[in-house]
Amino acid sequence: MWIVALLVYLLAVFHRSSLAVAGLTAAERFDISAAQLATFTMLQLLVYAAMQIPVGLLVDRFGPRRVLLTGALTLTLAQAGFAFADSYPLALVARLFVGMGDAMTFICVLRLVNTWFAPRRIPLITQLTGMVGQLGGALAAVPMTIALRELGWTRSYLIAASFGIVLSLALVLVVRDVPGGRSVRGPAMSVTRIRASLTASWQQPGTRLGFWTHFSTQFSATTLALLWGYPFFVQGEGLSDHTAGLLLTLMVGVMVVAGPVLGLIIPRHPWHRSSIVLGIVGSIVTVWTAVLAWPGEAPLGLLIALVVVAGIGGPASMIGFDLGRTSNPSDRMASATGIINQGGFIASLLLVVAIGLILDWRTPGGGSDYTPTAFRWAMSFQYVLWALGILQIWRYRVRTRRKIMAENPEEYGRVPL
Ligand SMILES: N[C@@H](Cc1c[nH]cn1)C(=O)NCC(=O)O
Repeated sequence: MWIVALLVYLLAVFHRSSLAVAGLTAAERFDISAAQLATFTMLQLLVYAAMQIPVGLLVDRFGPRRVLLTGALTLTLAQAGFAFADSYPLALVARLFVGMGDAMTFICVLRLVNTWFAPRRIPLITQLTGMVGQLGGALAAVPMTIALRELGWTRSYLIAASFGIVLSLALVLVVRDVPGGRSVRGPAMSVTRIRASLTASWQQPGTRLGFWTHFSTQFSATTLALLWGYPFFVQGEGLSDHTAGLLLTLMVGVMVVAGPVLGLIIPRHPWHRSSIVLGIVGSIVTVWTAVLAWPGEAPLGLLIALVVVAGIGGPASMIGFDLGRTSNPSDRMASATGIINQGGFIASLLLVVAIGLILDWRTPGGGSDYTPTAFRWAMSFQYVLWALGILQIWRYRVRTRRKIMAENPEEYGRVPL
């Protein structure tokens, strides 16, 4: 069941990333500018983030199996629509639905993991889930480039969409919500209930600690991977296309390796989760500072260090879900996960937009001939997000500990809270 659900998530990440290598082809096909191209990414991130809480509530109400199936079918239809889209507005609508279907997968997979695995295995399995999902991004790069070149736009995207049909069938046949039943339903959702569930989740300092953990750790890697990494390395740091591509691939590789390592460390040191997060964010800030402060182009070794620490931030964001898991009862788990999963995507969306705006502002004469100085300004926007994130992690870690001390003093320092 985990493998089938995991493959649906991998497919969602594949569809999410499948435009990254098709940028130039898309610009030609729809006759659009770079800003219009970036709108695809912004729209996807926006829809993804906006859907997290509704999807969390739907999972609590209708169970992960039904919601995951809806997500897989939405992705399939949206990607098929994208294959046939011949105008920019139609393509935007298709990407909007890709974002919607994508938003329905991860929360469902986490819910299934939380139901079917023993608690002590959950952190590792959660990390493995994130890790395998990221491979979808890597798979979208090379095979999609080859497919676009050899088969053309429509056939490439249709073939990508067709995997969804097979996986939807497997999902119907294999996945069960709970040991005793194929599908479960939670209590009906009145507006009052929804508000109560969300308020209860949000009032848990552990949920907010999870949200700010997710917010602070993953935006650097997500922004580099989905849009700005390639232009930053090529135009901002003077690397060749090939080296820029290798650096971004290395970042995915680091995510894949770091995920299970963190998954093994976290259950052994549950009391130090937020310290580990602060350490990782601190390393990301330090290496970015060295890159941005370097006079002229940064040496390749430093840029490698940058993608390594930024890559570790991806799996580190999963610690946010673990904090949510240990702070909420199971019937509120999906809505808490939905709240937490918004964090990194809101931060990434803000950064994607801010970088675009600052680049335009700092580029003399407009156009997309961005200078290294413009990139330095633009990438420095991350300090705003890091400062906010670190402050909030600190605040909510203090509150979480205070709450445990007040409610369960004998457990202080022993339980994974
Ligand atoms: N931070 C990611 C997952 C991840 C794991 N390793 C690297 N990144 C996340 O929040 N995922 C949610 C999703 O829908 O992908």
